[in-house]
Amino acid sequence: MTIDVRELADLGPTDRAALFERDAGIDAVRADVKSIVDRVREEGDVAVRSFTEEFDDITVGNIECTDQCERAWESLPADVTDAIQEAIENVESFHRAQVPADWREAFDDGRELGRRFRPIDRVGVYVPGGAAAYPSSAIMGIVPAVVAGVDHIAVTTPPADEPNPVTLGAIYAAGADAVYSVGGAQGIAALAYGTESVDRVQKVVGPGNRWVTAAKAAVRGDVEIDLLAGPSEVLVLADETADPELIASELLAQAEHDPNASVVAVTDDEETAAAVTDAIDSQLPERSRSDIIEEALSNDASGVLLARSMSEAILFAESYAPEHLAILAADDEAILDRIDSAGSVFLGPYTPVAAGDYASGTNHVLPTSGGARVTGGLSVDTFLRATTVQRLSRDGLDDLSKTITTLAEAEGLEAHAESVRRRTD
Ligand SMILES: NC(=O)c1ccc[n+]([C@@H]2O[C@H](COP(=O)([O-])OP(=O)(O)OC[C@H]3O[C@@H](n4cnc5c(N)ncnc54)[C@H](O)[C@@H]3O)[C@@H](O)[C@H]2O)c1
Ligand SMILES: N[C@H](CO)Cc1c[nH]c[nH+]1
Ligand SMILES: [Zn+2]
Repeated sequence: MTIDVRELADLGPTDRAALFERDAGIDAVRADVKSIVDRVREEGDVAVRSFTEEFDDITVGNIECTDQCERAWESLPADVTDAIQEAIENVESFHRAQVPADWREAFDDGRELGRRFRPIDRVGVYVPGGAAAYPSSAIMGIVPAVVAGVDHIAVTTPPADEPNPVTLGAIYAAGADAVYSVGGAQGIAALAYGTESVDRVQKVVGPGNRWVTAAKAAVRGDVEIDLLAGPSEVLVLADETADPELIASELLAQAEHDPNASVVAVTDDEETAAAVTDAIDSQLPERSRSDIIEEALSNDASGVLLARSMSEAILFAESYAPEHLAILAADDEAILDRIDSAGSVFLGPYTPVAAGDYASGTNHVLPTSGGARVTGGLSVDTFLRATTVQRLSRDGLDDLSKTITTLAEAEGLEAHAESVRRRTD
C-alpha cells in the first residue's frame, strides 16, 4: 500500500506535530540558502552565474531575457495561446473585483477621515520552473500586479538550455516589464538586493520549492514579501458520500508537484478511507510523475486519516490549515461554515483543485505549512499600500483636544499636547 490509513485518535504528539508543523523540508536548507543569498548580495552577477551553473547546470549568457518572451508567445500554437488568454481573463476579472475604492467620510463631530490605495512602484515576481514548468504561476503573480497598477513588474524564472516557450509566452502575455533567467534562492536574492543585471525591487512575490521559500524567509526584512507559498498541499475532507476515486485523484494531483508536497484525506467513514488507499494504488502506476508522487505520499505530513466523526475531521482540518481544502460531503456549505483556516476552498465533486490552479480565476499563490492560520493568498492587496487621510474642523479639534492632550501628557510627550493647544487656546 502506498499510503496508510491512520486513526486520528491514535496520533500521538509527534505525528500531530509532523502534520500541523510540517515545514516541507525548508528548515533543512535554511543555512545553505542564507549563504547563497549573502553571496548574491555581495557579489551580484558573479554569484548568480556561479549558482546557476551549480544548481541548474547551465552557463547563462545574458541574464536578462525579456526579448525572448514576445518571440516565445508568437511561436505558441493557438490552443495554448487561447488557454492562456482565457486563464488571464478569468484571473483578471476576479482580481479586478478586489480593487478597493478610495474613501473619505465626514462625521458630524468635525472629523473627516479616509483611506487611499496606491500601487507599489516596483515588484518582483518569482515564476517557478525546476521539476515542472509553471506558466500558470506567471499569470497568478503578474496579472494581479497589473490590475493593481504596479509600474514595473520584474520576473525571475529558472533558466534552461531550451527555455519553456509556454512559460516565457505566459510571462509576456500576462504583462511583465523585465524578465531574468535566474531561479532558486539566487533568483529571490537578485530581486531583493539587485545585481548588475537585475534591478532591485520593493517587494518579492510568488511561489516556489523549499530553496525559493527559505530564500523569501531570509530576505524578509530587507525587502517586503507576499507570503510563504512553498511546496503544494491539499487536504480533502470527505464523508461517506464522496467518491474515493476523486479523493485519490486530488491527492495525486498535488503530490506530483514536489517530493516535499503534503497531501491528506480525512474522513469519518472507514470504507471511504480504505477505498481511497485502494484508488491511490490503482491510479498511481498510471501517473507519469509517479516517482515524485510516491515520495510525497510517504512523507510524514501526508496520509489518509480516519476520524471518529465529521466534527473531529473538521476540527483536524481547521488545525491543519491547508493551502487547498477540498470538501466532498453531502452538506459541504455547513462544513465550510466551520472552517476559518484554509488558503482556498473547493466545494463539490465538479470543483477540482486544478480549476483554481489554472483557470477559474482565483489565485493559486497560497500559504503553505499552516500559513493559512494567519494569512490568505496573493491578491490585489498584495500590490497596494493604503494611506490614511484626515482633516479636522475647528469644532472637531475643540471636541477632541482634551482627549489628545490628556493622552499626550500621560505619555510624557508635552510637545504633542502643545501642538494642539496652539490651535485651540
Ligand atoms: N504554494 C503555492 O502557492 C505554489 C504555487 C505553485 C507552485 N508551488 C510549488 O513551487 C515549487 C516549484 O518547484 P520547482 O522545483 O519545480 O521549481 P522552482 O523554480 O521553485 O525551483 C527550481 C530552482 O531550485 C533551485 N534548486 C534546486 N535544487 C537545489 C539545491 N540542491 N540547492 C539549492 N538550490 C536548488 C535551483 O536553483 C532551481 O532553479 C513546487 O514545490 C510547487 O509545489 C507552490
Ligand atoms: N497547485 C499549485 C499551488 O500549490 C499551483 C499549480 C500550478 N500548476 C499546477 N498547479
Ligand atoms: Zn497544482
